[in-house]
Amino acid sequence: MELVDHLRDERNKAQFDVEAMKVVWAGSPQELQLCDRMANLVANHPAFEKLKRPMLVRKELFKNSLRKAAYARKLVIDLGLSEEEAKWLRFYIDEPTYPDLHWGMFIPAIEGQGSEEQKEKWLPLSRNMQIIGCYAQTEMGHGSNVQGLETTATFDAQQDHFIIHSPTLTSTKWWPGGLGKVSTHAVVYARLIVNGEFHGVHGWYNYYSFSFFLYLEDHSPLPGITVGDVGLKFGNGAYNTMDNGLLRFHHVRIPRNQMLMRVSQVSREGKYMQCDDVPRQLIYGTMVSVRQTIVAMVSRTLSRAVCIATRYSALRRQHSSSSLVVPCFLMIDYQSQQSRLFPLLASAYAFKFVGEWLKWLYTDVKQRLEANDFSTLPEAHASTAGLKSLTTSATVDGIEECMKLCGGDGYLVSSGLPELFAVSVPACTYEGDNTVLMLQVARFVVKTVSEVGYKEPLGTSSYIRRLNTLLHNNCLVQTGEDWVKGDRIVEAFEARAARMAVTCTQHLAKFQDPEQGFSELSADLVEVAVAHCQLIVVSKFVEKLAQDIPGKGVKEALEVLCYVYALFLVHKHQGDFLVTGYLTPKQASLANRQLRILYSRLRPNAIALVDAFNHTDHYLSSVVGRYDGNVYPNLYQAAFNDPFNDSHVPDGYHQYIHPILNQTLAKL
Ligand SMILES: CCCCCCCC/C=C\CCCCCCCCCCCC(=O)SCCNC(=O)CCNC(=O)[C@H](O)C(C)(C)COP(=O)(O)OP(=O)(O)OC[C@H]1O[C@@H](n2cnc3c(N)ncnc32)[C@H](O)[C@@H]1OP(=O)(O)O
Ligand SMILES: Cc1cc2nc3c(=O)[nH]c(=O)nc-3n(C[C@H](O)[C@H](O)[C@H](O)COP(=O)(O)OP(=O)(O)OC[C@H]3O[C@@H](n4cnc5c(N)ncnc54)[C@H](O)[C@@H]3O)c2cc1C
Repeated sequence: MELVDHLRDERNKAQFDVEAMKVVWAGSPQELQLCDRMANLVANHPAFEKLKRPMLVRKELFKNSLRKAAYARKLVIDLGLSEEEAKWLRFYIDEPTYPDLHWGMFIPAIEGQGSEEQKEKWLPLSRNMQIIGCYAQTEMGHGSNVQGLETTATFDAQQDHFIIHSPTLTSTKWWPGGLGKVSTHAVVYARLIVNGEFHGVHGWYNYYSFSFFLYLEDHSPLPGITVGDVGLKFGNGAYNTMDNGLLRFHHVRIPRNQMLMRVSQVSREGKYMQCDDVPRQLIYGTMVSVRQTIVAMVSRTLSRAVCIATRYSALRRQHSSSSLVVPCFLMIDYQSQQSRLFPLLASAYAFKFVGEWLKWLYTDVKQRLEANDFSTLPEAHASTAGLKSLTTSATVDGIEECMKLCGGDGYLVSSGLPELFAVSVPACTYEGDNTVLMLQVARFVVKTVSEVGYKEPLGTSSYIRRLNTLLHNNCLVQTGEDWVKGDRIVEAFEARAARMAVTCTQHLAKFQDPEQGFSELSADLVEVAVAHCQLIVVSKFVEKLAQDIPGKGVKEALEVLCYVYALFLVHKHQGDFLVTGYLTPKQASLANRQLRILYSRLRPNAIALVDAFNHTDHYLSSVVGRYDGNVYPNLYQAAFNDPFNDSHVPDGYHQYIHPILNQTLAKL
């Protein structure tokens, strides 16, 4: 049967080479080929069916996710997939499960914090999955406040052991993924006590990581350990495929050599030693790594929601303003729909490019760390924390907006959007609450501003070198066209960020106690951090455009996206630009007018731009976002695929409806 492409006319409007854009989106021809291969491997394997997921109760859902993870492991072995291929395989299976934490946090924690000897011992076991690990840092009473962790690790010199103990209810390890039911091992963060002395009351060597056996062979917990799942989470399927766990220790003994020993050691004699040349922040290194990974991946999550909403918007017709009866307007042709949808489409591309840059920065930092060069760690911390926060918040808000952009049908599970929202929303909390992370960025920015004159700002903060110019030279825009120039846009974002940072730094200086000042001004500081991070995203997009980008019309289409992203932010945050005095109201209104022009230039390319994400229908799992656009018959069919429609008479009908109809309620 011939397949009808209901979006063909839209596809024909494209003004650029979609295949070339696919390469740009993927990062390289090799990446495109790799992703395509893994996406199709998953899409064509019946084991990875996922449409029934939201209908399953927790125990069935969990078993189903274990089955998929086992099939995935089998594929990795049978096909000899590399770690990189296996990562993409997991990504396209699209179901959070214990391997994410095993590969994403447990192994990186050992790699980053273990001694050479420990790595040699534990990494092969982990990579072969002969042990399965998780990352147990958060406690019931302490999530953001890592310094407040209460779990203790007391050294017993006589037996050459650490005794791990949870002294209070609030010290219960709480939330670690993979911990509740599956893991055999954990990297546990605990407060170190040697010779009766708490180390690090003054800060920097408080917490150490331990790897130790959690379970016996038969998978029952070791004596002294209580373990379980934290309970059902938001959204039906969503993150409930993960066994986020709780864990308590009652004086559990582990050998001394299970303390991860790269950053510091405890000797056989009970002598505590820290490595002089390794900063203690390295124990936070796993979080830096995962925050970078989240930024690298988050654009795909947003692109998925945007793809669904764009395709549905380009199919569904509503009435025109002149006739409330005759449906003629495509939803995508409403200016108001465009002003909500197109900035999200532009954001997906912006986040992709900033994710690529962050990966480069992180790789560079990692190489430096291996050579004991820690000079770029503060910038890596601020950039990974800030961009994780900025991009996940915008993505989660964006998914919710896409749901609304699809009207009532967006609210149906079959649209794929509710589950995507539910699975993504904890990204604003895990790996660091987004506000807490922005406050870390603000600390970095304020520190950089305060040090002007005796320390050269580098990397993402190098704009602070030109503080004088940025504080005193106002925007030169005179026409709308002036707004579509890369250097002008970047300068506007630099001036806004610099002016806000300087104002906040001056306000902070008025406080006798800097910490009190930091606390009282924290809402303003978050805005400083947002301005700094938006500058990074905009400038990395502009830098991307300066590269050689092959393919007919590809660069031009990306330019439109870049300016949409930037001018949308200028419009959204015009208060910042006006209050800091950088823009006049006229210039702000020119930016908004130019934005509307850019929307009309983006419009013909909209479907091609989401096609360039190269998402399979399996990955999208959305009736309204299907590639062929054949929405209505499938939407209708999806309703009847719901087991609730198996019968006209639901359970309970005879029992609870008949008595109402028959007026026999009194018998109930
Ligand atoms: C939309 C969603 C889509 C997402 C898609 C993702 C798909 C991914 C797919 C596959 C990949 C798999 C990857 C894994 C899967 C991930 C699943 C999620 C699992 C979640 C796991 C967790 O949540 S683990 C627990 C995380 N916990 C936190 O993040 C806690 C947050 N708190 C902190 O980080 C810290 O406590 C703090 C930084 C907020 C404060 O610490 P502290 O009080 O000790 O520090 P100070 O403020 O005093 O700062 C001291 C000094 O240190 C510097 N610093 C702080 N942190 C770091 C760091 N990490 N690195 C380097 N330096 C650091 C700080 O700047 C200060 O420096 P000064 O120079 O002294 O000022
Ligand atoms: C799905 C999921 C998976 C997780 N997986 C893991 C895991 O594998 N391993 C692990 O160890 N942990 C894990 N966590 C825990 C996660 O890292 C924490 O939830 C996170 O660090 C936030 O801590 P919290 O929940 O205690 O929030 P809190 O720190 O209590 O924050 C609550 C509120 O207080 C605000 N707040 C807190 N501190 C400050 C401050 N200093 N200044 C201003 N505002 C502040 C926050 O902005 C937030 O609004 C997971 C969590 C979730 C939801």
